[in-house]
Amino acid sequence: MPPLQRVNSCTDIGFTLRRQFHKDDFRPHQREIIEAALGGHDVYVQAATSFGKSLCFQLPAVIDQGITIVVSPLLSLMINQVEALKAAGIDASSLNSNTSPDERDRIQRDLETGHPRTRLLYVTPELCSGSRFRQRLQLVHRQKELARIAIDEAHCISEWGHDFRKDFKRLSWFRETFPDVPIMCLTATANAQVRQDILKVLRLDATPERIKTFLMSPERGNLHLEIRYTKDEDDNRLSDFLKWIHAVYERRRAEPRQSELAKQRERTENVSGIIYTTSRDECESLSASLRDAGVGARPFHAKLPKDVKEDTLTNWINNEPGYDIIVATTAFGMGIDKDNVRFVVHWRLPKSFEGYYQEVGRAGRDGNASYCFLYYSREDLERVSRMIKSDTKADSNYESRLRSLQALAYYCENINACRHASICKYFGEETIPACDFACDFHKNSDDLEERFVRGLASEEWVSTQAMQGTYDNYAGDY
Ligand SMILES: Nc1ncnc2c1ncn2[C@@H]1O[C@H](COP(=O)(O)OP(=O)(O)OP(=O)(O)O)[C@@H](O)[C@H]1O
Repeated sequence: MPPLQRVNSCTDIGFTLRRQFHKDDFRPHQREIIEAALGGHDVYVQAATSFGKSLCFQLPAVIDQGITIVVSPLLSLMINQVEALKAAGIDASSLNSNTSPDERDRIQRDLETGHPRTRLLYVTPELCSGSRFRQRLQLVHRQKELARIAIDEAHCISEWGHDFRKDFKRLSWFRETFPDVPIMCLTATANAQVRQDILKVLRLDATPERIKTFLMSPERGNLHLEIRYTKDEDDNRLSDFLKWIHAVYERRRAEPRQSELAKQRERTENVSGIIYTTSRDECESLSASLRDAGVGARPFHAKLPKDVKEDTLTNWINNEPGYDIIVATTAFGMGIDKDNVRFVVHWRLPKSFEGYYQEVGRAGRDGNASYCFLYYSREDLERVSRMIKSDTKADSNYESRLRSLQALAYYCENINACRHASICKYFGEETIPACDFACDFHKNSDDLEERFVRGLASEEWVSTQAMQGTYDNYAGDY
């Protein structure tokens, strides 16, 4: 079947970019992706964190006739995007478990007209499985008003990927029911196997002539990537971090930096950052310790009341005093889009390579240099492995989860390669990026080796401790 030709494909998309999205120019490849979408193709986009993937479906949605359905796994991500679109005067809404009954009624009535005014409707994959919602979309489609399906964070479709969600598998319904409606899928974290799986599940591989694939490098050259080695016996994370952050504050207090900051009305301590921990308790206790040491840190985890979470997020985004650093569990991850995050610290080993990449991807979204370091200990590796092994709920992709963790451990323990090159290799990117002293290996490989040798507990020690049951009680913390 030839790609569906859209009536407005000749529109000046640069004009729409400036008028509706208030941006001066496209970033590299955005124009080609948007043109492919407007040409009626299915589109697969794989690009680095902060590339600007959302614009690739938002701009066509403004130009095309009809509604674009955006499937997104994260409520926070939806809410952020819908608010930004509304602020730009674009008719966008979201429909999920948090939508108020009035708003839900309004959206449903809009769909039932068959000619919805809504340009972009953000929904969860769970909602797409509901029969009432499906009937409403069929009605819209009969009126030729279903413009496109965009599937964000498309790696959630694959059992080989991280964050697998079973309702994503049911999205095959879209191609089966609306064979003429183009589909766009976007992700920052897929390897060749995950990519194939996405195309297969969505049935896009059945019409290879329709699809345009854009594979961009995952490289984030403005992030300085570093591993800091530690061990239970001599756990120096807190003192090491405090030394680092206070040194940053000192540099900002020194002239001429202080005068520059004063001119920009910026506080010395406004060095915006995120520290990822893995347990809620540590999230609370660490942020309290940092506050005791004069650092403006706040906890963020799933169990906090909704209004506290919203307040924390708003104050952090607005650079308010006392809210410079968010100490978060992974509940605070994909999709956070604050431009001036200057550092991301992993207090503990994340559970997957993809999770690590997504989380460091919150830093430096304005393109300026930003610092990312991860405290790695072999004891933590043992704890996370145990947690994955004991997590029976996720046994459908247990092996790929373990493989991803092992790849991350290998990355941390590899002292003979560029961190950026290792990330590219993991995601199957063949071109090795030039690294401008932007990782610990390229900055000082001798120092890296020395820290590695001095910092870690021996493998024998950790496995003896494991056999004696030292880590058994820790699994629940993660
Ligand atoms: N052409 C552009 N000019 C300037 N800013 C842009 C442009 N395109 C996108 N942006 C901005 O870049 C930021 C990142 O975009 P977006 O959130 O879509 O990234 P993403 O590729 O989805 O990243 P992630 O996978 O990390 O969520 C946003 O603040 C967006 O407004």
